[in-house]
Amino acid sequence: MDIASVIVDVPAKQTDREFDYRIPEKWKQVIMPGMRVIVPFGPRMVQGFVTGLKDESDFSKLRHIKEPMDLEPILNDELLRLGNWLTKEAMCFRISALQAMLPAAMKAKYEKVINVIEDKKDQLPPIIETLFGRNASLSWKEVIEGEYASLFQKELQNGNLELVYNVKNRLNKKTVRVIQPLLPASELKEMASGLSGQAKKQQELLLYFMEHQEPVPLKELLEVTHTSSSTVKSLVSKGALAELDQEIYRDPYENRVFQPSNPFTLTDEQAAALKPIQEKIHHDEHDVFLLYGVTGSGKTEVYLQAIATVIEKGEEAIMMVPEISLTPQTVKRFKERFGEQVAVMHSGLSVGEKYDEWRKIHRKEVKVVVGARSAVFAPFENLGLVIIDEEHESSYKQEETPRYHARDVAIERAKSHQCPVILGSATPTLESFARAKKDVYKLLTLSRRMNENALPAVDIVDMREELRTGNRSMFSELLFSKLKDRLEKGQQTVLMLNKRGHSSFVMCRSCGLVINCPNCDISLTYHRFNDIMKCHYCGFEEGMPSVCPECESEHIRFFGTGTQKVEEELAKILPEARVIRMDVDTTSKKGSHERLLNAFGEGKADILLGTQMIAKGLDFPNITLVGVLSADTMLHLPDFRSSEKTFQLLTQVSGRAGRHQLPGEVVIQTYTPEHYSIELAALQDYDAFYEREMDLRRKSHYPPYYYVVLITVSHEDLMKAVSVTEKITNYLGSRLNRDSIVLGPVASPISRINNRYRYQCLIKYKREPDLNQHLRTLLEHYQKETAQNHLQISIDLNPQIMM
Ligand SMILES: Nc1ncnc2c1ncn2[C@@H]1O[C@H](COP(=O)(O)OP(=O)(O)OP(=O)(O)O)[C@@H](O)[C@H]1O
Ligand SMILES: [Zn+2]
Ligand SMILES: [Zn+2]
Repeated sequence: MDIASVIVDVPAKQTDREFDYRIPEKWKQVIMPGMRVIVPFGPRMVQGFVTGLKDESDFSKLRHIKEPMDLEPILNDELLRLGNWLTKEAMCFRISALQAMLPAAMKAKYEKVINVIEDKKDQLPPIIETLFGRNASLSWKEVIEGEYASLFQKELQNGNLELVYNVKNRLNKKTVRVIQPLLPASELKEMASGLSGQAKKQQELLLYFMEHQEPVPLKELLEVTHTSSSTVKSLVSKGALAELDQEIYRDPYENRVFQPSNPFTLTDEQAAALKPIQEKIHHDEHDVFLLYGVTGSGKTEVYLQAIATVIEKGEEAIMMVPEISLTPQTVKRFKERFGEQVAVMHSGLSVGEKYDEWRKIHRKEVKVVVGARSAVFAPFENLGLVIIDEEHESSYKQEETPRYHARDVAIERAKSHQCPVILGSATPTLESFARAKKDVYKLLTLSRRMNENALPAVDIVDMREELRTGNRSMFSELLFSKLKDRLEKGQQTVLMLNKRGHSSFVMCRSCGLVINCPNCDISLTYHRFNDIMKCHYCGFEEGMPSVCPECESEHIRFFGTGTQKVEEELAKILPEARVIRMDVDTTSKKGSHERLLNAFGEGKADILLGTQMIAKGLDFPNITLVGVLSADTMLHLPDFRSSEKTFQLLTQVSGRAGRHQLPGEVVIQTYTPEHYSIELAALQDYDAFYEREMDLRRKSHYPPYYYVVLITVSHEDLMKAVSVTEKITNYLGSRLNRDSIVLGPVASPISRINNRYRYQCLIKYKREPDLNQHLRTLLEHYQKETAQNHLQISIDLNPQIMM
């Protein structure tokens, strides 16, 4: 077949389709669907994906593929089909869907360069000629930023220079130089005896290879034989040895030793949960299981044994864990059980490391991938199981295009492979639990903790009451006394500061002014570390003023609590306590997350203080106290899921205490102790919370009773943002069913970001078969304006964040 259909890397409405290209003769046997190619597009070269081959095209004049970028397909048929599905589901361009399935390293890098046209060289002005020197091309960036930009432009117009885009892979494979013998041992021996007595070093090398026929890294060879690279070179020139570059993997876990672990004998509950999963695996049947198990009930062991079943069958498994709990401790549990058969994918790896892990999967060198959201696209061909742990985590939804939810992708893939999906959680989303109740998902329950202990006892402390009795500290009497008690007993405490939706803002005590970002309608966050105020949305930053810019009072302070402030306070009230602080500041360096956790696990600290990132995945026997400093900061976010998220977080963090022999206790400090999500989290009563919250969702027409779509419109001109949102609202209002609800236009909770005004329209519906079509029509209608970026319209189907 001579013609390839190609999706080009030009994300725009007009180019969102297949283009036909002729395959040059020499690549007819090489180019296959699922490969990346370089193709001419307009005046330049771009990357493209081959989606199919054919003999005929509707177009007579076809351009030729320039060259392939892969020698084998990187997307198999199933993934190509998944790309089509994703395009529809996430309402994105096909190229974006295809790129989302691959590691960042495989996205094309375009290098814009200016070339001299060979026979026009003498027509160039001398200054330009000097700039080129002996080079045939200059980088566009250097040219445009240099002082002769306009001169270059003129020569481009004159046709003496040309502008070219080079397509490159984002990175190269990592290689190591190795030396390999080219002759059998007997011939090497012959050669050695023929050498003169002066060539002693060469003889030693030959001797080495008479005993070792396999390739050896040059560095190692020189060390073992005490020879030099010039000796190697001379044998290479004699044809005895060959020098080559062997591909190696960057293994982020290479210096780690994992003690192999054996499966536990399952408890009755665990065995009962595993059995139906194994049946589906054995019968190659698709189904979705919801594994609802309290914290510390042994869900992970069920995953491990289900994966073992899949591997025995010769198939592969995807194990998804939220980014935040993809801790070394979690990875270790899988590496200990499955050793070299595990690849790991998470954002802490460098681009190169991620690519290497991906290649291990692609080359079928591993059977299991443990990873965050994007692991759902692992290019396995015999997928036997997909597991999503902590399925309630909102990080499974990608918040940028393509806006997909890993759960939906997992189910779609599992359908193609006829295999089961396990969703696991101690606090499932209402959506999933409702489906399990209706038997759409199969419910599996683990109701008891492994150690048969009760869940930890929880005390709620009303912080308003503390203030009334004169305690101005951020620690209540109760929490303080328990902290002291643990310190005396040599036991450990986890202290969580719930930072989401809460920051340290700067306020004037005299006039009440709160300092806002000049570009966004949101207060600036104070950073104690370098004494500056920063905007988390646009990056604006400014030094802390010494007087109020409004009334010139000196009483301008920052309010709110950061982990650093808590740390300082701890140092005052419990100077003997050893504290490890974990937040974005202390964990930004590679490996620091792991180092801090290891230190805590080894008992090098009494208190682990941190943000949300310490709420999950920790399994340390000596933790007997968990303190939550401010439970309600998330409750006041303008989001219909704020109660659910608060309940989930409090339950998760409470579950860190008393997981082994020692019983655990929890203290939750709050300003709204009467709120049901806090009361019920304290009782660890998921079922009661579910009933209560479902009732509210039904009354207010929210998921899981209704589906939700959030449309956000932004523009630099406020009136334009309002009027477009209004038109969209009207358009949809007149076309959707009468029982669907279209709300808007209203200002977004953050009504301005980076000087763009933001308005939104919210749709709630039960059944709207044509909704996607209506939304596409809308996008097409505004396509001209959005292409120029003056207007932005973002459509979020099933949004997880309402801002
Ligand atoms: N069958 C078993 N026999 C003995 N110990 C077990 C068994 N299953 C699990 N465990 C141990 O019990 C502890 C809790 O199990 P695990 O961490 O798997 O629970 P989990 O439900 O995944 O926890 P969470 O959701 O709270 O993180 C772990 O230390 C684990 O090694
Ligand atoms: Zn003031
Ligand atoms: Zn800003």
